[in-house]
Amino acid sequence: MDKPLISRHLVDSDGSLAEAPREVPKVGILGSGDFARSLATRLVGSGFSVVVGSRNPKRTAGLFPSAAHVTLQEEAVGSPEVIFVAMFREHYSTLCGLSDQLAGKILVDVSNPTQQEHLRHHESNAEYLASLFPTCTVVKAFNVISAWTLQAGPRDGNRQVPICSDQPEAKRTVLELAQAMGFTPMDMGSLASAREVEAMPLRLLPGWKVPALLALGLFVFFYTYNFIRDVLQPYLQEGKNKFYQLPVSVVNTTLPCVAYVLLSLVYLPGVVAAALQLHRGTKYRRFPDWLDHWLQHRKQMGLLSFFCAALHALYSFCLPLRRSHRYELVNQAVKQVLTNKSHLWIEKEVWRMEIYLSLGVLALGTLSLLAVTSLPSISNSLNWREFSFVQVCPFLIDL
Ligand SMILES: NC(=O)C1=CN([C@@H]2O[C@H](COP(=O)(O)OP(=O)(O)OC[C@H]3O[C@@H](n4cnc5c(N)ncnc54)[C@H](OP(=O)(O)O)[C@@H]3O)[C@@H](O)[C@H]2O)C=CC1
Ligand SMILES: [Cu+2]
Repeated sequence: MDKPLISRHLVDSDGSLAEAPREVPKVGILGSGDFARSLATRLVGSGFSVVVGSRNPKRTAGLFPSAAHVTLQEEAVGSPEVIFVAMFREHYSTLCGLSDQLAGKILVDVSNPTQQEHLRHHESNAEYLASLFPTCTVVKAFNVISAWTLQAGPRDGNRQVPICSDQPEAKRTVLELAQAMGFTPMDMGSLASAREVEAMPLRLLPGWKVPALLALGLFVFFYTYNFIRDVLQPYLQEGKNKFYQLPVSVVNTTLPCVAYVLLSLVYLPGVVAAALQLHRGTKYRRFPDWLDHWLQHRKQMGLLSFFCAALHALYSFCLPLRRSHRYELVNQAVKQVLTNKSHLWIEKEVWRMEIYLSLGVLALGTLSLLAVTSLPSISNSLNWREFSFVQVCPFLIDL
C-alpha cells in the first residue's frame, strides 16, 4: 500500500477531476518501530501525508512506504499539527529537547504499558507525556490496536478505538483521523480516563461471557442427548447397566460435538456477512448489531472449540486406563483362547491408534512452538495476531 487509496481529488458534476480545495493533511510520527511502520502504511493508504521522525532516518527509511517522508526527529515535528508518539514511555524524556518545536501541537500517545508497568506507575503514560510537554495537547488513542491490525486494516470484530483528552478540539481532530482510517472512535472523556484506556489491552478475557455460556449450554444439551442414547436407552430396553460411562465415556462423546458446533459458529458469521454484502451490493455499510457481536466473539468461540477438542484428545488417550476397558480386553483374550481365533488384532483399529498418536504429538509440538512465539506479542496488544491455527487444531486433533 505505497500510494494513497483515497486521493484528495474531487469529482466535478461533469465527471472530470478537480483539485480539492484543502491540501493533504500532514501527520507526524516519532519512532520507527513496528507500530510506527504499520501506522504510516495505514495513514498513507487513507490519504494522509506522513512524515516520520527517527534518530537514524538513513537506517529506517527503507522500512516505510515510499510515500512517507522519513527524516530526523527535529525536522519531522515542524509542520504537522498532529504527531503520534510511537515510542515507549521510558524514552519520552529523550524528546524534551524538541519542546519548543512541539509547542501547541497535538501529541497522540499510543503506548501500551505492561502489567508490571501499569501497577508501578500511578499516572498513566499519557498523563506523564502531558506533564513533560505542558505546552502540547496530549490525546490517548490507538493503544488497543495492534501493529498487525493497523497494517492489515480494521476488521468488523476489532475496529473500536477508545480516545480521551482534556481538550475537546484536539480530541475531535483525532476522532476524525481514526474515522478516516476506517476505525470506529469511542469518546472516553478526559485524559484522566487514560489509565483505564491503558488497562484495556491488559484484560486478557474481554467478551468471554457469551461464548462461555454458549459452550456450557451446548455441553449440557449434547451430554443429555448422549446420556439418553448411550446409557438410559440400553438400561430401559435391555436392562444393561451402563451408568459407569457417565464420567468418562459420555463426556468424551460430548466434547467433540461441542467443539464442532462452536467451530461452525466461528465460520458461519463470515459467510452470513459475505452473503449480506453481496445482497446489499456494497461492503461499506455497517452490519446489524447481532452480526457485529457475533463476529466479535469468533476468537473466543474458536479458542473454546479448541479447548474442547484438546480435552477430547486427552480423554481419548486415557480411555484404555479404565478398569472397564481392562475387563473387556481380558474378556476378549479369554474368548480368543477358547475359540482359538485372533480377535484382538483388528488391523483398522491398530492403524487408527497409530495415526491418532502421531497426529496428537505433532499437534502438541506445533502448539507449544506457536505458543512460545506468540506470547510476547499477546502481552503487548489486545488484538492478538489472529489465531487462525486455533481454528484448524480441532480438525487436526479429531482426525
Ligand atoms: N507493536 C504493537 O503492536 C503495538 C505497540 N504499541 C505502542 O507503540 C509504541 C511503540 O511500539 P513498537 O513500535 O512496537 O516498539 P519498537 O521498539 O519497535 O519501536 C520503538 C521506537 O522508538 C524509537 N525511539 C526513540 N527514542 C528511543 C530511545 N531512546 N531508545 C529506543 N528507541 C527509541 C525508535 O525509533 P528510532 O530508532 O527511529 O528513533 C524505535 O523504533 C509503544 O509505546 C507500544 O506500547 C501500541 C499498540 C500495539
Ligand atoms: Cu474424536
